[in-house]
Amino acid sequence: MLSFPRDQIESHHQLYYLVGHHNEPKDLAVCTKNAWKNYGHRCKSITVLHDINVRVPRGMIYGLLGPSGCGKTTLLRCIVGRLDLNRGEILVFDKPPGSRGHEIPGRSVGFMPQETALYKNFTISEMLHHFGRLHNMNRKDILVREEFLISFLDLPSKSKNVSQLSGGQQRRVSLACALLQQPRLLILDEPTVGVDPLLREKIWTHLINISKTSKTTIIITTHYIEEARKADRVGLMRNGRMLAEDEPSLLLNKYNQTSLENVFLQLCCQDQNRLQEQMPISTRDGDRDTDVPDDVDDQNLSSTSIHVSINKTNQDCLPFDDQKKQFENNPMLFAKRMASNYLILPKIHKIYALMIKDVTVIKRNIGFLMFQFLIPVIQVALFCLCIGRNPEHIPMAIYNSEAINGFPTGNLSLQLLNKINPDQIHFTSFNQFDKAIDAVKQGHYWGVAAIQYNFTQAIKNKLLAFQTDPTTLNQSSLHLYLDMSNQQLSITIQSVLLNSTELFLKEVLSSYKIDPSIVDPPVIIENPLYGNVVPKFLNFAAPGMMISIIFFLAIGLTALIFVVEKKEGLLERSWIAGVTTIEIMLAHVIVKFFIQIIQIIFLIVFADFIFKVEIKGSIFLSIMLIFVQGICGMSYGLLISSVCEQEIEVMEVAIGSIFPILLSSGVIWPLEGMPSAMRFLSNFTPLTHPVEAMRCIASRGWSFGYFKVWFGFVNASAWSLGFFIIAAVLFALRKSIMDDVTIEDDLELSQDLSSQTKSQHNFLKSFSIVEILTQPWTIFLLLSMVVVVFIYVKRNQRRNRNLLGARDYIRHDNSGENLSHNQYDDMERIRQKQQKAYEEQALRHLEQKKIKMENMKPRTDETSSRLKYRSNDHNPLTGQSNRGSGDSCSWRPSSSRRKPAGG
Ligand SMILES: Nc1ncnc2c1ncn2[C@@H]1O[C@H](COP(=O)(O)OP(=O)(O)OP(=O)(O)O)[C@@H](O)[C@H]1O
Repeated sequence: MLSFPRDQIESHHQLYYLVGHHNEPKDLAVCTKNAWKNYGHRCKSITVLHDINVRVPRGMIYGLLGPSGCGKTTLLRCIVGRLDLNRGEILVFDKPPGSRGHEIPGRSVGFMPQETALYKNFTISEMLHHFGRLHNMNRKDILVREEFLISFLDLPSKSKNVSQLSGGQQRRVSLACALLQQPRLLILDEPTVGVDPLLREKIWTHLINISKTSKTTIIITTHYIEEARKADRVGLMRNGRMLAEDEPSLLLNKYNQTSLENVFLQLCCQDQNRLQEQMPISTRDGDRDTDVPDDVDDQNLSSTSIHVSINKTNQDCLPFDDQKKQFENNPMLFAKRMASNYLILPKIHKIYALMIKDVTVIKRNIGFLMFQFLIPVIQVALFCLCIGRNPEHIPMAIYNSEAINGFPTGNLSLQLLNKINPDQIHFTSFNQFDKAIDAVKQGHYWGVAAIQYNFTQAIKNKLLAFQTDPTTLNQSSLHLYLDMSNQQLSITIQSVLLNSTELFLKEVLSSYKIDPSIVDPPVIIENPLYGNVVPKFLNFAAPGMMISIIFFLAIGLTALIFVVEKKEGLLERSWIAGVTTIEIMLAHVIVKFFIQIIQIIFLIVFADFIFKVEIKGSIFLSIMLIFVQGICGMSYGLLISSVCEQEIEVMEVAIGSIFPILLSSGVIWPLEGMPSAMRFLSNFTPLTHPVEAMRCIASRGWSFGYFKVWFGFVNASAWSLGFFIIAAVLFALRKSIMDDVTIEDDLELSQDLSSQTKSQHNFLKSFSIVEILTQPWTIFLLLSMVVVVFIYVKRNQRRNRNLLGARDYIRHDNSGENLSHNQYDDMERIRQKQQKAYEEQALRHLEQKKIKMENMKPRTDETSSRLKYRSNDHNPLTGQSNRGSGDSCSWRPSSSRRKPAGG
């Protein structure tokens, strides 16, 4: 939360304060008033800054001293605008940091963080040029400053890699980056760590020099308390409280000490005694920082802690109260002002600097770039090789009783087995049925195909004599005993054997001159409107897979890059240099654009041309769709990095979200196979609609004009935008959102806060929501969400209307009135009854027709009484040739003889 209006302080407003006994007005560069800062959430928050008042005059060196963990860095981060206070105010050069038009964060501040925060693969020169470009310095100026800083800070050759430098040298490069643009305010967090005494002296001399000559204000933290004697003013901190603040010589005089270290020790002892007096006995030995109630004690204590400067005077020095009142009276005005703060257009020079930085990072790691190109290719190749292909060489056992027993009537069983493609099913023959079954149970085979001893005879009886008694049907069938534990394999086995059996039957029928088409099922699959007669799973899954590969790759890489930069302090350094999240993301997208386009082209070439994945539609449209989805992945990666602090967290969040998205978006299995609720939810994954669009382009050849295609594009773009906005808002406001909670805790627990203060904080809290809602990106996101929902609802209504039309046919009686559920069930029962009656009637009719046909045929013997055979044909029942028998008969029923196809 922003704790006060940032932009309404007049730039020419002069801040004055009274320093100790000088009573002399001075111009302040940095001024904090009753600054409170908490870290953490409601249940576990710690107060790091307790009512801090700091006054840093312009053009002076301010030494911020204190032991490790006392809150120095936190205070510095608040001053440069990286953290917002929970309570209190800060002005830097008369304006709150981060206010519109203020160059803090930005060019006016040179920040050297505690960690080195440098790109390890960069040379010293590249590092300096990067910051120079960020600060919009021209090349000539950068070169001049580079030369000076390298010699001044005693740095090695400028072409040396940062990773090859010692820790101390790296810190000096970091200091050089902070000094580069000659900022008005220099904030140096322990710049002299790892620096030899000679160079330390040199650095101090330079700092004193620039503070005098160019009026640079310098805030410096250091553990070496004595070196701070060179500062114009020091602040001594302990446990988040300012114990004393004044000129070093005045402090020495006041406490009658010879060194600042002794002054600090004395102050610490006094503070400790005071703390113990104030604390309840039970908590005296406890940890001060662990819970909020301590905060209350600290708050009370803070009023009694030593302040060399006059607190009361300080309370009056900041011109916030009038502004607050003005905005409290008109919250909308306040909200508008705040919204305008965020309407900052991305700066070309910063995007350019960040792009050069990204390209340099890539250039330094060509191996990783190659890996980025290869990964999608390897993934799609593996997918095409491993997924969707028909299983081959499936091992099966065969028990052919007819062949074993050498049944004399024929060898139709062998003819059937010959029809089965050995590339698909590989048979191993068994002489005993039980052994074959055992082999399957042992997992050696996927099933047993059993043929009975008189298979040939039974087939002939069935096909030629129409014998349909159970024994004939049983003996004429191939019996399968399958291991159904693998669905895909058992489906393939069944399909192969059914097709082979059909072919076999047709062959047998043809050999007896019977039209083989009588074994065709009464379904004619005409030429498909889309796709192929024999559809391939690969063509169904590959489009979704191509989109998913790019999407997930973009998520992982982006999230990791940003989290690593965040962790190493590089992102913070960029933000303090005035870069916005939008600029960082834009530079990232532009650089990644080229990488991603190459990745997608490789992907398509491999999938389409090498693995023959069907892409009937426009290749360009496919590339564009995959690209938009890649941007969506980048935005999602950015969102992940905005909430994660460590690489491991990125991995957890990324992997944790990859599978749910993949599984619920219909990439692997049709959405139609999901329960209806899940199917509805699948509409809200970032992959579902783009995958559907990709499938429409690939297998239907649809263009952009089709609803599903353009909706896929719109969907991917909307998700990209949504993720991006949420990430940007989280990056910008995450600290504020957390602070909201802790402020409330503080407010509830602080005993001395007036109701007016509470209402003030409530106002500020509501304001932060207004701030979020009034951001143009948020409005755009909300509008696009409304549009997407509207389109979705409209589409569903249309589909429901169609469905309703079909249902009406059943559910409405003649009068067109709606039926109740009971009425509907009654109607269903009647309808089923009618259907049964109709089927019975049809069966009777068929029976009559059959009898009629039989009456028309001449009877020869018992079996052939219903058939006529051609005289020259082999009699399939007797196994004898009819040729020349004089009994002219054809075994094709005369009445059902068909004309040859095409005749
Ligand atoms: N992000 C954070 N979340 C929670 N606690 C934090 C966070 N950052 C710092 N702290 C805590 O705040 C306190 C002050 O930290 P800070 O880094 O400001 O100290 P410091 O005086 O700069 O220490 P040092 O001199 O060692 O850098 C410490 O107790 C630290 O554990």
